[in-house]
Amino acid sequence: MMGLVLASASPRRKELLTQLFFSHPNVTFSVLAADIDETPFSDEGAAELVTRLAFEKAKAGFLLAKQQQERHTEIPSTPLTVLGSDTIVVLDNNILGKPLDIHDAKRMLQALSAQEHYVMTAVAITDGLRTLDRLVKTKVCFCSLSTSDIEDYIATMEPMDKAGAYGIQGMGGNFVTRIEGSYSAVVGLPLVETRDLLKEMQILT
Ligand SMILES: Cc1cn([C@H]2C[C@H](O)[C@@H](COP(=O)(O)OP(=O)(O)OP(=O)(O)O)O2)c(=O)[nH]c1=O
Repeated sequence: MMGLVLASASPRRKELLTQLFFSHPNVTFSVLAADIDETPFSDEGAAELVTRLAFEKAKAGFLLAKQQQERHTEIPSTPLTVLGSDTIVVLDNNILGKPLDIHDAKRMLQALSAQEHYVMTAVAITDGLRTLDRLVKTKVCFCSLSTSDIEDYIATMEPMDKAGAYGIQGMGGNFVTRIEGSYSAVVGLPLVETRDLLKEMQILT
């Protein structure tokens, strides 16, 4: 198990983290998906939820990585640093996570049509002793979507594994009129803030 672990099943996060290390070919990371319960607590606010889930992913990833290290006692274990992240869409006071099914995706896209919403992404990094986190909030404005726009988009299946049922980096980008904040945070990992955290943890110089 490498020193840095990305606790995520998201291919976007893996790509963004790879992008972050372009000038540090000596820094590598391994990927370990940490499955956690993403159900909000009753009365939990959006910022609290997304931060807690990033923390829980980092913590669960840390435990998994530790277990893997312990199973391979022939390999000298290196200190572990684990990164977890979570993204949610917030429309008025409603939290939109990943759609449960096609109907849910349709409901989300109808609600986002011709509105502005916020995308919140939290990143947490732990080394088992210290945990640092950042929360990034980005405003995204959508154009008006017709029923066929929504149906055609859902037929691509792109919305199904994404918070708010769209991907700004894909065909969902066709609906975005304006963004104010961090593009990479909307895609799943805020690059500037993650780089700062990795510097604080001395993974990057
Ligand atoms: C709004 C938006 C979200 N997303 C994605 C980012 C996240 O992968 C996903 C939100 O779900 P998350 O629960 O944050 O992440 P995940 O389940 O995909 O991966 P893991 O928990 O293992 O790290 O939505 C986009 O790819 N583009 C977008 O424009």
